[in-house]
Amino acid sequence: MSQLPTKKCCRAVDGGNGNLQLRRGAEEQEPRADSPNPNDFIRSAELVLPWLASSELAYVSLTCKALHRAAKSLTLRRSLDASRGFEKFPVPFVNSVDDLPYAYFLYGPSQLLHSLDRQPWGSVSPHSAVTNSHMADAASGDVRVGCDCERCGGGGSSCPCLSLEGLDGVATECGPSCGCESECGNRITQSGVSVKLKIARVRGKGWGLFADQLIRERQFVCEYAGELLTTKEAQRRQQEYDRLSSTGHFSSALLVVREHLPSGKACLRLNIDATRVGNVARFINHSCDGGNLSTVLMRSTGALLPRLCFFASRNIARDEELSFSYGETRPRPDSESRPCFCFCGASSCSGTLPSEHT
Ligand SMILES: C[S@@+](CC[C@H](N)C(=O)[O-])C[C@H]1O[C@@H](n2cnc3c(N)ncnc32)[C@H](O)[C@@H]1O
Repeated sequence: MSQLPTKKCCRAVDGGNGNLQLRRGAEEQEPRADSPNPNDFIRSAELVLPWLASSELAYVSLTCKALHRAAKSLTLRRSLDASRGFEKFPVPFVNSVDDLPYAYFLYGPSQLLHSLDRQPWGSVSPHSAVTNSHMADAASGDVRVGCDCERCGGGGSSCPCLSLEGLDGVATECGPSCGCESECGNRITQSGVSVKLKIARVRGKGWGLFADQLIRERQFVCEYAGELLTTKEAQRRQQEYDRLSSTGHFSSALLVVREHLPSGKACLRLNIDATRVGNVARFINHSCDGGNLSTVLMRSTGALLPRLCFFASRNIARDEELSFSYGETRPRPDSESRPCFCFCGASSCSGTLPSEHT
């Protein structure tokens, strides 16, 4: 391996008193006008370090005391809010099990289409990039897809978009093709996490999501946000995640949601991967007894795809772990693959985590 020529130059080092000093190479006696300024160095570090993943940060922090200190305070700031300020309340990491300060992932408050680099092609006129509701208006006379209520939410509302029949099902809210604004009371799942939460380390389960306040039955908690994948890509990733999980140091968050017709046939399949990009819901663990969260596929009027939303299925006390059922536990087709043990603690626990064979 070839080596880069080494230069004798100024290095920023810690003088032992918490301040940065410049230490000079043996041949360099006089300060030069182009010597690095320690304050510039710190400012650059403050700009660059937040872009680093935790493994890169750990590596950089080994290079000098000043970067070690900067990385340490960055780590503390990260552990104080997993949501990076995207949510109404900060979501701290709490760990009394081992010494991991936080889990690294990218934050997306709502679901993301994997690829966004598209443009309309074949429109009738250059200005016809209109919403579906306008298209429907034009096609069928006076028909409007969204509502035009004055006040949609609240008791006694007759907004046609409102339907939350029962938990564990499909529900609807106002959406992009409605006349109302984002403050409308019939958009409760559209402004991010609505309650105080924290992420805590749980023996045997990794991180878990916990209530940091009393959450009332039927209260909206959060959406399951992540990258929306094609089924082919979901299958490819699942294979990769299974391989990585066998090392015991990797936890994936790829969820497959199927909507069924009354006939029992699946009519919609959503593959949401929160492993790399997601929100706090990626930390919700499985419980064999169904846990304390219900899942609802929420359709917003005029939006193309529904979103998976979590509501409290009963009152949830502060400090209680949030959980739901990942699905049925089925024997893995590949008898070679290592089963994942379940530590949900429910009396009905099957001992094994449900596996998704996409
Ligand atoms: C969506 S993630 C949940 C957050 C995860 N615990 C973490 O640390 O990031 C799903 C993974 O969490 C772990 N997990 C979830 N529920 C569990 C349970 N009841 N017992 C053991 N591990 C569980 C498994 O590794 C699973 O693949």
